[in-house]
Amino acid sequence: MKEKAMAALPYKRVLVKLSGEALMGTEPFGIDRATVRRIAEDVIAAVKLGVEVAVVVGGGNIFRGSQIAGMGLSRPAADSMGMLATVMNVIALEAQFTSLGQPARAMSGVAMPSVVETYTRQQGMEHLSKDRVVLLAGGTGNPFFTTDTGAALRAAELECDVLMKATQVDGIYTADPKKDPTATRFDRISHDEVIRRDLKVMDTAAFALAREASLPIIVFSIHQAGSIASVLRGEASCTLVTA
Ligand SMILES: Nc1ncnc2c1ncn2[C@@H]1O[C@H](COP(=O)(O)OP(=O)(O)OP(=O)(O)O)[C@@H](O)[C@H]1O
Ligand SMILES: O=c1ccn([C@@H]2O[C@H](COP(=O)(O)O)[C@@H](O)[C@H]2O)c(=O)[nH]1
Repeated sequence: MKEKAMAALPYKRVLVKLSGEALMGTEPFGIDRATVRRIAEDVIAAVKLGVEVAVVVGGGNIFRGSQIAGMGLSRPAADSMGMLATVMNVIALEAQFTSLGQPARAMSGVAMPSVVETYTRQQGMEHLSKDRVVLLAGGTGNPFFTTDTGAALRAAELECDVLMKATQVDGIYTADPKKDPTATRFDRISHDEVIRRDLKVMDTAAFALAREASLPIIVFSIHQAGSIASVLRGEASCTLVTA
């Protein structure tokens, strides 16, 4: 069944980058239960298409290091709090997948073994090959980075065919579409061009790492239910970044 479904799709293994804010729903902070359920259902719909799915989760719904650094905290200390926020998010997601009957494993790049499994590439690959959704916390495991860069890193390490950046807008535009109503969307663009034009949908380090690893990126909106599967079936509006 899996083999049959996969034959129609261009991707066998994908990594979805989910921002922490995507888990807030309409709340101003934290984790909204209904939203977590909806996103878990979206990921499960993609798994049912026969795709192996890893998810890197951000922490902006709880803490962002750059926003709290300076308030009596060094940047590395503030970033540690940000990385811990991502761990809280994957714990919530793992519980949701489990309650929906979908095998999932939370793993963290910041070792905290009594809470979640410590990330190793080998173990991550093993979980994916057994059709478990792998929920990755801690970004790169180092301060001064973001989970966007963590997503590019893990996608390359785990040999994912594509990095799917789930965001608030349906692709990459000539300028931030929330600020510039005249901005137009690219259907397709190269990593080089995104970096050259300094387009801000993900940080430059993430695009540079993806370029180095020849990793395509799809930028799409997470707002519609079922959006991950729609993108995989080529039915949703999005931007494809390739060499
Ligand atoms: N050229 C552009 N094309 C598309 N979006 C852009 C562009 N420039 C800026 N943006 C903005 O980038 C935002 C990316 O949002 P998103 O919250 O997913 O990323 P983020 O802030 O990096 O999240 P997190 O740090 O929590 O992972 C979009 O909502 C959009 O408003
Ligand atoms: O590799 C990483 C990834 C993240 N952080 C810290 O976590 C927060 C939350 O991540 P977002 O990507 O902003 O959602 C981030 O602001 C950093 O403080 C990190 O230190 N290293």
